[in-house]
Amino acid sequence: MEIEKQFKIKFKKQWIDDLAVFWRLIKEHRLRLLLALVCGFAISGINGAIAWSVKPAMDQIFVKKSSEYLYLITFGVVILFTLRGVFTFLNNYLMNSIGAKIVKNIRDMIYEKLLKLPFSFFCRDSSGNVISRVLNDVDLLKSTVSNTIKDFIVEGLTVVVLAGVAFYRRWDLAILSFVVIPFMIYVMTELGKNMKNIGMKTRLRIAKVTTLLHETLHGIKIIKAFTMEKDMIERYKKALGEHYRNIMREVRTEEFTNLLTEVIAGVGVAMILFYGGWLVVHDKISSGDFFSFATAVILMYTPLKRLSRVNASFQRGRNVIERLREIIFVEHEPEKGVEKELKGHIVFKNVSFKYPLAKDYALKNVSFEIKPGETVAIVGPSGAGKSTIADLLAGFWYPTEGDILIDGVSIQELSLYSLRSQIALVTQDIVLFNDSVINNIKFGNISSSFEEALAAAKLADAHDFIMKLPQGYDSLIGEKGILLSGGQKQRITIARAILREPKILIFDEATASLDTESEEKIQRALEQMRKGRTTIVIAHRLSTIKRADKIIVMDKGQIIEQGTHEELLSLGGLYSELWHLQFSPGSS
Ligand SMILES: Nc1ncnc2c1ncn2[C@@H]1O[C@H](COP(=O)(O)OP(=O)(O)OP(=O)(O)O)[C@@H](O)[C@H]1O
Repeated sequence: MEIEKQFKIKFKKQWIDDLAVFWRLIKEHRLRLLLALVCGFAISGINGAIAWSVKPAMDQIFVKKSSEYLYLITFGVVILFTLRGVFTFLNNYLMNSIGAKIVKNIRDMIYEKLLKLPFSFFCRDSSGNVISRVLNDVDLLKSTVSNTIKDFIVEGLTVVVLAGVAFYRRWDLAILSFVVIPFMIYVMTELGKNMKNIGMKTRLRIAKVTTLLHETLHGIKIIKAFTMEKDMIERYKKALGEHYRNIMREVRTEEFTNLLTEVIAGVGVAMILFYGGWLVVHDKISSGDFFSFATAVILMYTPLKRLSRVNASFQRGRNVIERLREIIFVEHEPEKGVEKELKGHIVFKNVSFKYPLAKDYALKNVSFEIKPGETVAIVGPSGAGKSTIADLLAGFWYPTEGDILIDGVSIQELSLYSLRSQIALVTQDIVLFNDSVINNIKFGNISSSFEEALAAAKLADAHDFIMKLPQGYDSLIGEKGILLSGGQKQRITIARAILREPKILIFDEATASLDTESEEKIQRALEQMRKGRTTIVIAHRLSTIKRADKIIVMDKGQIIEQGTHEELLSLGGLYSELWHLQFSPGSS
């Protein structure tokens, strides 16, 4: 079942919805649940039998001094306790396996869901927060499912059976002992509401801790370089302290519930002792009746206590559901659309674009055309909107106004999968995966052969340094390619793009981290690659784009000039100004 269906909202009352979610999650494992239920029945029955057998034990052994009963009951006790142990083991095992399976399924589905979410989601939510939902929050569901349901069913049933024994022994005593139950329920539900609010805060706090940890690992170099260790430790301690305080608030609320239920239970026991003792003293019941009754009530103590925790645990689970719904109900990127083999004809028609949370437009009325096979460079000062154009082309965002046509089809009608599988994007922000060099290159085209990947690496001028690595193409590179230099990492990402054989190639500041020699080699590779495909090069270093068919000059979200290198130089505008700034004597 799709995750949206499992978490759907149908009822007016939220708690019924949440309960329905638990049911849908468990439903898939009904056979195991049924077996666990059978074990639960057995455990409750055995508990009832233990309480029930106290009367014959008392009356026959201690009053009538029957040695026959002495052997029978001793043997019976061993059998009953062993059976109870076996069924408890099975019950716990089955319920925990259901919980673990549900957690695994949800993690699977959430991961799949995350990959389908639009790019805008990842700009909104911090990665630490997302990780916390998938790892910390989902884990809580395991105990909600395995303990809550187990407690509710097994302990609930045990209470019913023991109550039956208690009623059978002496109905008026039983009624007296149940007088306290409404008070217990009141305490549990009132404090349960508090638990939900406090639990939600705990979720948010642990997400904050996870975010900080994630940022620390991600930015360890900068933290050290800026000697920010102390400050980061303070921040981490603060976040952890807030989380700890909240956990303790949760513990206090839960334990306070226990304290109150214990006091109420104490009052109940005192009433029973008094009235039961009075009945025995006045020969209304035998000691066996009373002790059998008392055993039933005492055996009820643990199940009742566990039942009192069910609500707190359910509320915790509800928080998790609420937080997961914030991911689950985010709309996917569109999956359908025109599937088309592209030639690479790109037209921007009066495109304006504003980022969701931004005040100003990042692009204003941008229009240009790139014919199939042409190489176009986009230049301009920082923040001009160059990368935004690349991101729009890759379908990460859609224009706020205007349209982008690719081979005559609006980008909004094209299948994103079809579009992206014919685009290769090389960005300045290098992304390498924690895998071998060869697999990182093959990420560009998973079905390619080793020889093809090798040819791509040669073209990207990466082959020589890869061969010098300890295991060549099989060398593992860390999460961020720790063994490699910035330029080497970039050459791997370029090989990856080459291997993709895209129709549209986008180089967003891709050669900025390379030295002049490597850059020249890449330029030559690029010359090769450009053939037969539309290429867009975003660059600060103007030397790299001189040979482009067209250069688009941008400033503050608008195109201010476009033409060939020579045309723009003779125009004497921003491009010529930037060119002279970079190549005047004395500039590097
Ligand atoms: N995710 C985002 N949310 C909000 N605003 C954004 C986002 N990304 C970029 N912007 C804004 O959009 C504008 C254009 O950004 P863009 O990254 O396209 O510029 P650029 O020309 O590529 O700059 P640079 O050369 O520095 O990379 C900037 O003002 C930037 O602050």
